[in-house]
Amino acid sequence: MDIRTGNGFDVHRFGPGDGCWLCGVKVAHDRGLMGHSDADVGMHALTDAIYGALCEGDIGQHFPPSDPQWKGAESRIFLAHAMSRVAARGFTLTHADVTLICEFPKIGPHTVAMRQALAAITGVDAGRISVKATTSERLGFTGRGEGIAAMATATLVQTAPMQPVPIPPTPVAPTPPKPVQA
Ligand SMILES: Nc1ccn([C@@H]2O[C@H](COP(=O)(O)O)[C@@H](O)[C@H]2O)c(=O)n1
Ligand SMILES: C[C@@]1(CO)OP(=O)(O)OP(=O)(O)OC[C@H]1O
Repeated sequence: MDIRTGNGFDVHRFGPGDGCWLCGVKVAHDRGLMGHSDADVGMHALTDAIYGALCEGDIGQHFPPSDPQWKGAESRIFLAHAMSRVAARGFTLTHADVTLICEFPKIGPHTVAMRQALAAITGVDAGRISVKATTSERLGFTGRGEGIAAMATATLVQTAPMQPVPIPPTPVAPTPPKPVQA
């Protein structure tokens, strides 16, 4: 049986605003998170964990921050795309674990809603999706309240015949011309 694990990590800085999108829930706060999209740092980390398990690159390769199409986009679009790749490759997401790292806002009161939001997007039972939080003991950029970091792990199990995935050829540097013999 093919069982895969992927990890994801993301950071977004605080800026002006009245709350942060975190794992699909708008959490009231005296600031917001800045990004090209809605800056849902938890959902980005989970999306990257799924791409990682599939060995299919990262969120920025699928949704380039240089592409105006994704400006202000809801991060559910990115997670839904990663899940479409899971299905296309014959896998099932069996477990996900997201950790949000910040002093504020406090995440605990929102974890049930976050798990339900991620469950609705992924189609996975909320009992298989974990969201938790930690501070960094006031150390570093999260400790100073400059932004929020998120880590995620995703576990995939192959449940349908694997579809072959072509591995792109390794770029080959052009062979330098041989020196002309005198
Ligand atoms: N933004 C946060 C950070 C932490 N929590 C909860 O508080 C507990 C204690 O945090 P430590 O960093 O001191 O371990 C943590 O286990 C979380 O339950 C939170 O809700 N929101
Ligand atoms: C999500 C994308 C979409 O353009 O932009 P950001 O919201 O800036 O988020 P990031 O975590 O930096 O990932 C890169 C992009 O794919």
